[in-house]
Amino acid sequence: MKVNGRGKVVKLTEQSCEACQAGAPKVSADEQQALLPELPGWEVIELGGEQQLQREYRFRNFAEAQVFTNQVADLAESENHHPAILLEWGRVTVRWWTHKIGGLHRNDFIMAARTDSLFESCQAD
Ligand SMILES: C[C@H](O)[C@H](O)[C@H]1CNC2=NC(N)=NC(=O)C2=N1
Repeated sequence: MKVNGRGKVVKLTEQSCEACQAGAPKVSADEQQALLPELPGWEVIELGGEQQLQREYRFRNFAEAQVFTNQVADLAESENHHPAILLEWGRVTVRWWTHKIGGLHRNDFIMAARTDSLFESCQAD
């Protein structure tokens, strides 16, 4: 939970990535438990010994899944923080983790929340 100078809670969707260096701290298990309630539908998985955040999004067809995929890709480029994205007919699976630290950084939780915002807005269209 991040609180600004005036004591206001800053939601993950309102934050942007910090430039993270190798050796930056990983998000601890306790911090993960504190952040995950803001990320319904996401789970922490482990792949190749590295923790990652993963969520699956459903769509009516391939074309709508493709549009969302490109929006996530644009977001990643804008923040210079990139996910793994699997695009299938009617489904997109997104995984966020930080290569530099081989695990989960706060940036990954921010980007997962930003990804959810993209999904909500593309569903509203
Ligand atoms: C050189 C470039 O800035 C780095 O490789 C960035 C690019 N995007 C990245 N994305 C992710 N998920 N983790 C990284 O460590 C990372 N590093």
